Amino acid sequence: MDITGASGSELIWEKYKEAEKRLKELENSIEWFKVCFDTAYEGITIVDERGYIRMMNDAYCRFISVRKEDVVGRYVEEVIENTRLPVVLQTGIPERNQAHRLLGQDMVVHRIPIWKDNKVIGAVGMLIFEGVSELYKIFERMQILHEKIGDNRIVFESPKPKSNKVTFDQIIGESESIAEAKKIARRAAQTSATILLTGESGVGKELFAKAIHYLSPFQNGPLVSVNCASIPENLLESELFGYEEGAFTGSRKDGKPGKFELANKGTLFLDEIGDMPLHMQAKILRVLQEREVERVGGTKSIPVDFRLVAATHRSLEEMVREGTFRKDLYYRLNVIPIHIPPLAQRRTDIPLLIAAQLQAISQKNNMPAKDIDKEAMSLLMNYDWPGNIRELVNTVERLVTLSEDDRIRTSDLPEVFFGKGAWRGEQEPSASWKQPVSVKRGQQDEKKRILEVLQEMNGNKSKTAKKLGISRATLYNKLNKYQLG
Ligand SMILES: Nc1ncnc2c1ncn2[C@@H]1O[C@H](COP(=O)(O)OP(=O)(O)OP(=O)(O)O)[C@@H](O)[C@H]1O
Repeated sequence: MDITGASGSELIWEKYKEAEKRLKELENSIEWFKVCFDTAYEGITIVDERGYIRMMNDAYCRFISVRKEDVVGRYVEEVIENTRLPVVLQTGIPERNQAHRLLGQDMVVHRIPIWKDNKVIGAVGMLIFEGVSELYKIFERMQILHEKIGDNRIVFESPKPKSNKVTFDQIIGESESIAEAKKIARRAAQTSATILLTGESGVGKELFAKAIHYLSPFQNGPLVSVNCASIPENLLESELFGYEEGAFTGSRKDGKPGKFELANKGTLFLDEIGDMPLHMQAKILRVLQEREVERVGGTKSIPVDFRLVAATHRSLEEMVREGTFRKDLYYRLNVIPIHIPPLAQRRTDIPLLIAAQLQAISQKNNMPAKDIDKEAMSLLMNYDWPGNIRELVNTVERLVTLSEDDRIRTSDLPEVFFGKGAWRGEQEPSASWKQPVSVKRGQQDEKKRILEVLQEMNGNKSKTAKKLGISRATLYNKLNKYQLG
């Protein structure tokens, strides 16, 4: 008997009933999953890490005229013509909205790698439209709809030259934390509330500020950016407030409006607000409270109306505690705080960002996009990215420029990428890029790194391969290549 008075067999019976109930629930949700999978209009196929089909839904089977039981367990290339799922398994890079020719029809497809514990364990292929013609039909229907309501914005014509407008779609990332930040920013953008963006350098604070402006009621006004850290302290006041004629020696004859005035009816982006000297903080607070400015050397007040977005990589709370940031200004700024997490805390976004960057570089240079092999991608996924997305953007650009063939490989990477977060805080980001990295140098780095890890692991090849983020087979190939056998 236990303290509730139940005997041992009663307890076992209860446990059994509980387990049975859970099993039923599980069966029920699997049933639901199967129904959804097979009811979807889109064709879906799932392959394991070797490229063998594990699942294919009814829509896909119907489209390529096969029976499920005949294709599950077969290598995907034997079943789907022109498939690039094996490539996606190799690179770990998602390929979204790609054209794919299947049974003589142009299709739009997504190919999505499944990452788990920094390894690609499979991939999902989705057929989005039954032929690209479906896409045109949607456009036609939208055009008719917009003509009816007197809105002729959607028309078939060649794409217009790109504007500098930034939209939230351009903020790449699907991790939970970035999706949450985007959700809050989208909502806040549509109000006039002050927004405080925080996050390490290079996480995308400025990109967020731009996307907020172009979605806000202030989008038709100017977007004026001020980097408070880069303006010398003695010029900060005249930059922000402007000055009147003859305010100081060397000033312009007819005076100059400041950034507050220039941002009228638009958005003022005060970047690195944590670097603002204390005496200027007081003056800024006054403008925010009174909504008017007085130019340096002037006497009249000029009304200003703008939305403020501020950003900082510092902790303003800590600065308030230390007495280096005014508490009242902090409360004025912190109306809608949005934190953008560092890239190392949202590693699932790394392949997406790399894919987008490879695409952007190829478009810019009008050449086919390079890809990355799985081992190199795994090293990039493991790296800490202290310079965040700015560092990633620069890294991909350098890799594309310096790698000699169409695929970026581990031998193209400098040594900072070998070993997780090896240098964080100890060395300048990407210091080893300073020398041009030839393939030869990359190979020397790789050989050195393999030897180091082999020694560390007392010659154990499995452990060495694991630590290097490569397969045992690849390690053996490399040992042969560098004659380390
Ligand atoms: N989610 C993202 N998707 C695509 N590009 C991004 C993303 N986030 C940042 N970038 C790019 O990374 C670079 C750095 O971003 P940004 O200047 O906005 O960072 P920041 O946080 O303002 O940095 P700092 O604090 O150093 O000024 C820019 O080229 C930007 O376009």
